[in-house]
Amino acid sequence: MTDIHQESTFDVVIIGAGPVGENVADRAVQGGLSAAIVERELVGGECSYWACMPTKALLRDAAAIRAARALPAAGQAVIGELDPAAVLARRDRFTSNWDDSGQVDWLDQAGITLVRGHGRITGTRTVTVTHPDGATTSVRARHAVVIATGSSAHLPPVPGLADVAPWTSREAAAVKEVPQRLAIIGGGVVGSEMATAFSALGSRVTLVSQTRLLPGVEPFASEHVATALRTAGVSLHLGVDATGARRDDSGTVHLTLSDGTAVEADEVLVATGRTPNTKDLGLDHLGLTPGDWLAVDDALAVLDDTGRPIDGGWLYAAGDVTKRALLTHHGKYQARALGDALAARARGENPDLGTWGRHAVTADESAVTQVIFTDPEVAAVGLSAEAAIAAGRKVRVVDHDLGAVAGAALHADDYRGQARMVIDDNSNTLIGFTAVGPDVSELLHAATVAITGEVPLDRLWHAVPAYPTISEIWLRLLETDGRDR
Ligand SMILES: Cc1cc2nc3c(=O)[nH]c(=O)nc-3n(C[C@H](O)[C@H](O)[C@H](O)COP(=O)(O)OP(=O)(O)OC[C@H]3O[C@@H](n4cnc5c(N)ncnc54)[C@H](O)[C@@H]3O)c2cc1C
Ligand SMILES: NC(=O)c1ccc[n+]([C@@H]2O[C@H](COP(=O)([O-])OP(=O)(O)OC[C@H]3O[C@@H](n4cnc5c(N)ncnc54)[C@H](O)[C@@H]3O)[C@@H](O)[C@H]2O)c1
Repeated sequence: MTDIHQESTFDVVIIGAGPVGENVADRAVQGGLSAAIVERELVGGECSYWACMPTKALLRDAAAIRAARALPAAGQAVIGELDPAAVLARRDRFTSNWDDSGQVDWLDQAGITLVRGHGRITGTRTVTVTHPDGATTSVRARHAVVIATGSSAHLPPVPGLADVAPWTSREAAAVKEVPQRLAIIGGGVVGSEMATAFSALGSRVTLVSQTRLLPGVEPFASEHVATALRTAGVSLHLGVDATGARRDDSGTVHLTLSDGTAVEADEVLVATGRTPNTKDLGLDHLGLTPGDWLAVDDALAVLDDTGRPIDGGWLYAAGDVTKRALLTHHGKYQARALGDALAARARGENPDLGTWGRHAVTADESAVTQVIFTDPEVAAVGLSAEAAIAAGRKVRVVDHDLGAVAGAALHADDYRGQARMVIDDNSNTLIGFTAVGPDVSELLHAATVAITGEVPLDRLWHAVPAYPTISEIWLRLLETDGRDR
């Protein structure tokens, strides 16, 4: 590992070594550029240590038990209960015990220079790094500085909440002792996945949310997840606010809700969205407001408040900090496009930024993919019916019961699920797909290929799903839509 304490110059300087920063650097280096990456915590970022990986490790054992218990003989072979300590130990392995040396080795092998410390932009193409020992160094970029600083949990202004030492997703993902009673504020993706995980680990979970569960997905998917959580014993308070919080001398937290309900818990997890890591980044020198999300153009150049690239266009951003899609895989998609485009520009070439061009991030607009690892899972790509109609699209919406598909009935007894296609009437192509049900995550990529490939529905009839797989839902959805369109 190179730990720079002297002024140095690279082609590209990236602030933030999360999955996005790492991928920008990797593509830039593969394109023949030199790259330095500045990181103030762990190389690998939120996703590796406090988000995607540990949370999915917390969820996986319970999902496997559920899958076995959905079959009579396999279910009988599952004896005993889930061992929370073993789940936490496996989670620890997935975070490498919060040690980033493996990822630091990877940076080394990839030819990327690591600069440990907090980065701030202090001039044109200049990042000043405050190292852990307090020393500072300037790192300059010949071509570009990329902000890939990610996001942090947002704390809502609920009176008393800050004083009860609430958990954010970080404390929940890194939990060492499963609380007997957990209250969760927020019913989005984090709240719903954590309610699933902690109820399976043995906590008595109460979830409070201003909106329906999972407000970003099709309402039918929310309903399936809400029903399953209630069946698992989670107490859901939807459409209400948390209005106050207080921890008493015994350590119990008392939450009050806008409908007058009182909730008691040992810990409170706040899962009410994210805030960008732009507060202490030197953005005020560039005329930007610290703490705001970064607006970017199609080339991912950071824009000023008049909508023009900052200072002629040397500052770029990718990943969560742009608010385009707060998902690792979309951030990495942006990173691949941006790293390649920076290398192309350095060679004197114009990047290919047309729709679906090599350096464009078109999928961020029309084909965002997400799997929500609740039980049942939710898998979605593109537009929901509501979002398509709100965007003025003329659409057909086709629904089918997943449980009625032979492959699903074989997969698990009493399989419950649903799938929806949203079809653009003018182009007769798929623009949205959502499925909810056990193990639907692997159904998603077929829909993603159909949307990004803009495959007409009459051609999709020739994509024959194998029998008896859950993918036969495609055939059932097409049959429901009818062939003569
Ligand atoms: C609980 C939870 C579960 C999630 N699960 C999934 C999932 O299953 N699948 C999925 O696709 N997405 C998931 N996400 C979203 C995913 O974690 C993010 O989209 C992803 O981490 C964004 O990557 P990033 O590189 O933009 O930012 P981050 O991963 O946040 O990395 C940013 C890095 O920048 C560093 N940094 C910040 N400021 C500075 C500075 N000034 N100087 C130096 N370094 C700095 C930070 O220390 C950090 O390492 C989840 C999120 C949460 C909260
Ligand atoms: N599997 C995955 O892909 C995955 C998993 C976890 C997180 N993520 C990403 O992380 C991001 C953040 O997730 P999140 O769940 O924190 O945010 P979110 O925006 O998905 O949900 C926030 C929820 O909190 C509720 N809320 C907001 N303020 C509230 C208040 N004062 N009181 C009660 N409820 C309130 C909202 O109604 C909403 O239901 C998401 O954009 C998601 O894409 C992805």
